[in-house]
Order: sequence, then C-alpha cells, then structure tokens
Amino acid sequence: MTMNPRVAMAFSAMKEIGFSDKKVKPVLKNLLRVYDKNWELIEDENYRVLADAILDYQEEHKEDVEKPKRKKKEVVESHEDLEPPRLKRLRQDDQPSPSPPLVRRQKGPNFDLTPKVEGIESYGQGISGHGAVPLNVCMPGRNELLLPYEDCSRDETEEPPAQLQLRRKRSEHAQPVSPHINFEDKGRGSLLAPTICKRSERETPTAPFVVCLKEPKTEPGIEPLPPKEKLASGAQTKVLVKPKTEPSNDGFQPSGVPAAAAHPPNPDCRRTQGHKDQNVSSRRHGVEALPSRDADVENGSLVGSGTSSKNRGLELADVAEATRASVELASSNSGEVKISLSCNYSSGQPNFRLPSMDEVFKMVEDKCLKSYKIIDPNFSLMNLMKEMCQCISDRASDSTDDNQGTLMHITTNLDLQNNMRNSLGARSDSEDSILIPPTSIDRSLSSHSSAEVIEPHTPQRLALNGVVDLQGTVIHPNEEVLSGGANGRDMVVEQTDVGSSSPSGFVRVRQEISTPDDIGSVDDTPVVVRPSHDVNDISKGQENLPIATVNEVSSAPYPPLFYYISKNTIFRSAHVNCSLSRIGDEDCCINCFGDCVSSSIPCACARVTGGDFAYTLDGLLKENFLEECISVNRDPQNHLFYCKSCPLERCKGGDMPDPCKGHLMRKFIKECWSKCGCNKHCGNRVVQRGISCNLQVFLTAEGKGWGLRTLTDLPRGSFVCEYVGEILTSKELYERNKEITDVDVQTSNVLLDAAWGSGDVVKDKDALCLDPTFYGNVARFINHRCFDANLVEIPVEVESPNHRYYHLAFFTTRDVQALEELTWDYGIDFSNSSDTVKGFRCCCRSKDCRDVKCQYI
Ligand SMILES: C[S@@+](CC[C@H](N)C(=O)[O-])C[C@H]1O[C@@H](n2cnc3c(N)ncnc32)[C@H](O)[C@@H]1O
Repeated sequence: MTMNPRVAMAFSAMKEIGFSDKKVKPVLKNLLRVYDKNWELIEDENYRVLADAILDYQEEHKEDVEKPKRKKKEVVESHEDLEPPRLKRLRQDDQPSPSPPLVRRQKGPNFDLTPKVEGIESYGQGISGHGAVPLNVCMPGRNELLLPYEDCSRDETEEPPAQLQLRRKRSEHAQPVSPHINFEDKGRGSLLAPTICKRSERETPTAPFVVCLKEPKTEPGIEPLPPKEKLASGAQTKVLVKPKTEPSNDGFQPSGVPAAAAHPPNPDCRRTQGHKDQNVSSRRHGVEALPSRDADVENGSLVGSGTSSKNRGLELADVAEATRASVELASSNSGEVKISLSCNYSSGQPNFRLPSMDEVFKMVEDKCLKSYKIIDPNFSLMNLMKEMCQCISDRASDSTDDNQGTLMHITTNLDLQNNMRNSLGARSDSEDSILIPPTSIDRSLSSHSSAEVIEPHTPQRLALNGVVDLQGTVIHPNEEVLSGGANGRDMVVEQTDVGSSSPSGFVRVRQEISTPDDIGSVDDTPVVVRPSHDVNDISKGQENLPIATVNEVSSAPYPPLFYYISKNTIFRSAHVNCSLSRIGDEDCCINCFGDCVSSSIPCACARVTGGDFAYTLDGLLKENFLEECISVNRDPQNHLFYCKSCPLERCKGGDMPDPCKGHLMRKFIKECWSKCGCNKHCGNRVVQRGISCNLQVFLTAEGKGWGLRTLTDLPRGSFVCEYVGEILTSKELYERNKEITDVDVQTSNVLLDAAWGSGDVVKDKDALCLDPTFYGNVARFINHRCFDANLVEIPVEVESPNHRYYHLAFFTTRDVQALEELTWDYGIDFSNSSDTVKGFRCCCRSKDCRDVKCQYI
C-alpha cells in the first residue's frame, strides 16, 4: 500500500530535523486523531505542531522513566533549595534536561502539550493567587556560551543541532514577525537572535506568567567565594543593595559577589531563588530596603533577614511595601543576572484578568516604539531587560568601576530612552540627539559589551550601513563626519558610555553635526565612532554583486545612513503569510521538473500572468507583458479601482473616513517557488534570485541627491532590483509619518495595494506598505522621473499566493546604456501639494515633467 503523501511529507520534514519515522508515527497518529485529520493544522509553519508534540512526547516518556530518581533527589534538595519545583528541573545538573523551554504552548483541545514541568501550575496559582506576576529574565555569566533563552533551560547535548535550530525558530515565531523574516534570516539572524520565550496566542490567559529562561545556576564544583581583596576593590562596593541587617557601610556581602535582588512585599509571592553557593544581596532601586518581616529564613527561604541568611545561597530584601509592582534584580557569583517583575494587583481590581505575555510585551513594546521613537522595529522589552542584566553583570564584575549607582545606571539607561523622544528628527533634550539602544547598532559599541555579548537580534546588525562593522571596527577611520543626501543631512554616531561615569549602553546619533568639534559638546566624555560607508559595496556583501558609491560632483562624501537589507522585513503587525501550507497545489507547479520556462506547456504559476510566462528564455520580460505594465503606469486613470472602505482612509481615524482615492490595478508576475517541482534555476525565478546587473550609487549633478545607475548596458525588460524596505500596515506607516514629519526623509513609501480590488474590505493588518526610509536596499536611491522613466515597478508574487503581499520589482522599460541613471515614476501628482513626497521640486528634465507643467498652469 502506498503511503499517504502527506504522511510521507510529514515524515520527511521530521527526518530533516532529526526525528526518525518511528518517533514520529505515534505522535502523528495522535495528532491526526486530536485534530480530526485536519492536516493544515499539522502542516502549518513547517510542521511546528508536530515537532512540538514529538518533543513533548519524548519528554513525557523520559520523565516516566526518570520520575523515581528525581523524586528522590527533590527530597534531598528540599531543605537546601526552596525554589519552586518548576525551577528545579533546570538545576539538576547531573540530570540532562531534555525539556523544552518552560514556556510551552497548548496545542490542541485534547492533546495535552502543556508543560510537563512539575509544580508549574501550583507555582502559577500561588503567584496569581496573590496577584503577583513574575517575569524572569536571566543572563548567563561571562564566558558562558550565550544561547537564545530557550536553550538556557536545556541540555545542549540532548538534541541534534537541527532540533536546536528548530527550537530557536519556534521561539522566534512567538514574536509578531512573519515566517518570511525567519526565512530571510536563515543562517544569520535566526541563530544570532536572542530568543524570547513568549507565550503563544493559544496559551490560556490564566496560565502562570513565567518566562524563566535560565535561572542563576550554581554549577557543581562552583568556585569558592572570591577573596576579600577582590571584593573590596570594586565588586564589593558595587553591591547594589546591602542586606537589611548588614551594617550599611560594609559594602560587601559576607560571601558573595555583587548582586542585587528586590522583592515584592507579599511574602507569599516570594520564591526561593537560592542556591547553595550563591550569595546575593538585595535592594530595590530607589526604595530603601525594609526590615525583614520574615523569620522563616532558617529553612533557606528567600527573604534576606540578617545573619541567619548569611550562609544561605541567596538573600532578597523586602521592599516597596506600598507598591503594586516591583522589580527583582538578582545576580549570582557566577555572573548570572535575573530580573523579575512582580505585580501585585490583587487589591483594588477584583475583576482582574491575567493578560497574556504576548499582550503585555506587545503593549509595552508598542508604547516604547511610539513614545520613545525607538527606531529599531525589532525592539523588544526582553532584550532591554537583557541589557539590564548585562549591565549588572558587567558593573558587578568590573573592579575598576565606580561602585556607586550601578542600579542608577540601569535606571539611567531606561531614562535615556525618554530622550529618544523626538528622535528621527524630532528634538530631544540634547539638541538633535537620537538615542538608540545598542542593540539597534551593534553590541560592540556598547561599553558594557564583552566577550559574551548579547546576540544581536535585528537584521540591521548584519549591515548597519556606514556605522561600524560587526566587530565594531570603523571601516574608514579618517572620515570625520558623514554627510548625505540631497538635503545634506549629517549624522554622527557616537558612543556615550565609555567611561564608567557614563550611562552605558546607548549609542547617540547626532544629526546635522557639521564639524567634529560639535560632537564634544554632547556629553563630557563621548567617544565618537566615525560612521562610514563602505564605498566599495554599500550592501556590505548582502547582494550578489558589490554596489559601489561614487561622488564625482561635490565634497559631500556619502549618502545618508540607513540599514541595508536585501530582503523585506516586517516592521511589526503587517500580516504576511508565507507558510508553505497555505500554498495550494493550484498555486504552484508541484509536478514540474527542471526549467518551467523552457517547457512547451506553461506551468500553473503562469496562470497569474494570463497562462503564459512573463519571462523569456533570456530572463527578460516579454514584450506584451511589459508593454501592458508600462501603460498602466503611464495612464493610471484608466486602471484605477476604488475600494469599499479604504484602509488608507480608515487609518487616519475619524468616524467617517473619506472615500477611497483609487488604487492602481497592476499586472502581476507569479514566480515559481519552494513548493514548485522545478529547480532553482528555473527561468520563472528571476526576482527572487536578486540583483544580477552591475549598479552604482552616485551623486547626481542635477540636484536630486544620490541616484542609481547601471554600469553595463541593460536590454529592455531586464530585472534591475527589488524595492526593499520595512513592511508596515498602512496604519503603522500613517502613525510613523505623522511622527516624523519634521524630518526631511527622502524615501518614497509604497502602498502594496495592487490587489485590493480583488477582495472585499481590506483588513487593516492586510493593508501593507513598504517603507525603505530606515531599512532598505539600493532601490531607495532611484530618483523620480515623470512619465518616461526607464524603470517600471511590477508586483511579483513569490511566497505568498494571496496577492496581498508581493515584491515590487523594477524592470527596464527600454534599453538602458551603461552609466545612465535609473529612474522610475513615483506617480506623484505635483498639482496636489499634499501628494508631493516631502515636497521636492522635480529636476527630472523629462519633456513631460508634471512639476514643470503645473508651474505654468
Ligand atoms: C527615494 S529618494 C531618492 C534618493 C535620494 N536622491 C537620495 O539622495 O537619497 C527620493 C528623494 O530624492 C530626491 N529626488 C528624487 N527624484 C527627484 C527629482 N526628479 N527631482 C528632484 N529631487 C528628486 C527628492 O529629495 C526625493 O525626496
């Protein structure tokens, strides 16, 4: 009997990540039963559910075997370590933990994939019963291999690398980013990205709110206490909080390295964090530690209370009697730091409902992005907390630091974010400064970065164009100031925290600094990191070919700074669904082989282009197809459609949105993709292969600023490049543009609306825009030309079959000679002042220049 192809595919997908058919079979069977043979659920996100279930299954069975052993061990430990059982598992160093992260998803109604970690429920109940919601973040200590959080909680040796990767990806999925991004980051970002264990949407809202990724861990054979001299020099006096009963001026813990912990007042909410060999003192920043209310210290419970706690592993102080929320900061002598937020909101809110972790994170992150104008779209609260942990860890172990105010520095960091208000052109308290969290730039810029830097998480780190390379080395150290763009805007990136007195961790970008002297006035001890462009390749290796920058016109050395990305990236909420399972057989050519274009019968993918391929065998656009695309652009009035309820108008707010102003009905190209049977060199895969012609960024002589040109002759219908940027919802873009109106941003946003006419009302999350302002590729240099531009933009569908998300690709409208500038028609209505992209005077010199024409009207 032949195997059901779906089963075979599931087996093969699992095999790729290291699961044998034998392991897969029972789990798959069970899943099919539970999901009522709904394959889509199982296949979704590359069989994530299945992989999860197998891991759970393995874990469950392993636990069965190990239960007696562990039980015994727990009895032994119970007198030494009153940590909730939930955490114990992580700390059984002699017992390899096969467990996936503590935070897991519930997959289905009957198929129990909830964490199989003993005690988690009771722990959660205990906490929520008192209205306290802890959120823990921890950092490995120095010299430890820093892995994404999920990996912190498990034994590396347990799973093959493929599974390790899978786990990392799974945690990334938990973030509101699309799978697309994960694809793009493959091999780079995904492995580097610090991973956040977030709860999935499916998690019950009342589940314990725990993101304990790795708690401070005492290795067996941990080093004895550091010598007193060592502690006295810096670390000792850097103790964040002294134990309540210690003399206030002794400056160090009886047996510990600097550490901090503060704790919510409710004794029932306290958890033991103790480890035999760890000593932690505690205090809540800005709040004096209160006298201990607990006498139960002898048994090793967590609350530091005088001498009785001296010999215990961890001491925590009671703080903030009246507060409803508090922050725990705890560090161990192995350099690990943990932050724990506990919110006590039982009082006053009888109907309190525990929000999901995702909700809270998103809310805070949104708030930060909005209020503080943090430009990093991947900004994450978790990473910020990791930064805090890192600060503590670094401060604690750097004996040359001033011991005062370690926490103050942390707080200052947070305060600094307030200064991010008005970034990107708005004003901050320090002239035109912008403060960017170091994660946006590069950890190597940050003073507290050390060997075990937190892994960067944003794609821009792969190439922060013109700032520093990944090692923090400046490529062109002689360049003092970077000036750029048609508006001559200058930017300098400087490190504000090199000395111990500076608040660490932020990189200041100053705008419109004209002389290096100005730089010194920003702070007392800035170290200026001279930004620079890699003139030989603005893409810094991200494109197939290097793209050089030349200036033969003036002394303005380089284009404005931006993060070079070669593929689109999702800003935040844009709904881009690229999962394989959503591509039906009718949307791909599953039975094709080799090169579709050279086949006599057009494949299923050609359906979108009217039953014929858009490309010739030479990889050029076919004449008639190209002609149609050009005519749509040149005669827009005849190709407009109007949507019923336009998301563009809706996003402006108000009860009565304006009627739709019309969208252009463009012709689409559909390229073959992963689910197609053809090979990678298939002629119907042009745009996805990336740039294949030699391009150069140059300063135009006509006052248009920087432009793009070709270095070789290009025949008509050649693919030049994709328009790459951040994908935002139109609402997000609207908000963004509203906030940065006073910045002379020079890029053109694009509305991906070509398919809006085909459906009903376009949902907000589906109304996608592309903004290359901060993250973009070389296409952001393509200047506008009215009417007869030599490029035309064409929507190209690759991985998403629903026309909502597509790539915008530039093709030549005619033969273009080497060194000719490449231009496209932005479609600006120069007669409508609000439509001009930031209001530039057109210098396109076309005989049909619309701007010139309307000046004569
Ligand atoms: C997408 S950017 C193109 C790159 C830009 N020239 C630069 O230096 O970064 C669009 C901006 O370029 C300038 N620009 C583009 N086309 C132009 C034109 N035909 N005439 C004048 N300025 C133009 C305008 O400042 C516009 O806001």
